[in-house]
Amino acid sequence: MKTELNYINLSYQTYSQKEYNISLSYQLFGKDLFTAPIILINHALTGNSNVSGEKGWWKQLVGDNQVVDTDQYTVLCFNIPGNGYDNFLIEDYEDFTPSDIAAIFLKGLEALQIKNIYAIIGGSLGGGIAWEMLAKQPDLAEIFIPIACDYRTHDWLHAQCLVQNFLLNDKEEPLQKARIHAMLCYRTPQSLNDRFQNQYNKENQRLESEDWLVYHGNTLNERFSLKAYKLMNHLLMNINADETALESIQARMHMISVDTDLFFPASEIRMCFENLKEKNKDVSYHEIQSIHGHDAFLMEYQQLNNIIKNILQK
Ligand SMILES: N[C@@H](CCO)C(=O)O
Repeated sequence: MKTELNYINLSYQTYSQKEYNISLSYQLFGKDLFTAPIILINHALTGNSNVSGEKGWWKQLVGDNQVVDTDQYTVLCFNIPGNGYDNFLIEDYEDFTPSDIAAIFLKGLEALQIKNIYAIIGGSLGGGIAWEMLAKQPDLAEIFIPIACDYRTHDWLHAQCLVQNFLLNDKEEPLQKARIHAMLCYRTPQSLNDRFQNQYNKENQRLESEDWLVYHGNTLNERFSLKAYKLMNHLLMNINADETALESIQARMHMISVDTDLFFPASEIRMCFENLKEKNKDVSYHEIQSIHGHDAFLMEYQQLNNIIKNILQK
């Protein structure tokens, strides 16, 4: 299986009229390009192109004999430029919106001479970028599976990203603090309360739940950079696919929400589904039941497997 990082050199003018030379990096998994149907997977906030294999962040879904079967498909995953996975960081992160990232990914596909994609799958921010890609190029894919995401950032999510921004501009441990707050948006009160039950960690002299949050803050700080996080948060805050263009999307759309998602509430995703259904689009709605909230798309693999298996088998 090919898993090395590959690069496409692009010159790109952002919608904010800034010129960038971008080395768009990507990974391919499974069948060689053009020998099998292509599935594009867009990564989430702190994810990257390494979607499958030993350290793959979605290896429970993508791999040999998995639901996204690398024995059957070519799986392509781009890095969002500036995520730092390929050591490329963006200083002026406000130059970019998800619409730019979508345009860059489309240019990447063009450079690879990929005209049609069998399926686009994206979770959270990655799904938002996928919405923007399809709004720009409605005939791009046969199947679209947006998971725990929406075609736009609604007020509540925007507000949480605003708090993230405040924390990211703090002088001390900005990334750790932002991650701690973000963890509370990715999970739910029940998820934390059931798990920790107010247990006290004597060694660290704090609640186990606090210990867990600090651990997540520190872990992200070790694997991710502040500049990258600022960009990703800015992108999450500004998903805004052209609503009128959604009607033109030709893909069969299978929206997947999480019933307890505090970031992209199931009710909003259902509303988007109902609007598109009313316009006679080929669209279906699936809901993951979980106490864990938004991050269920990285946890509830049995449910996700069942849903995606049925979609891809049709
Ligand atoms: N917790 C995940 C998803 C956030 O949307 C991440 O850090 O990428």
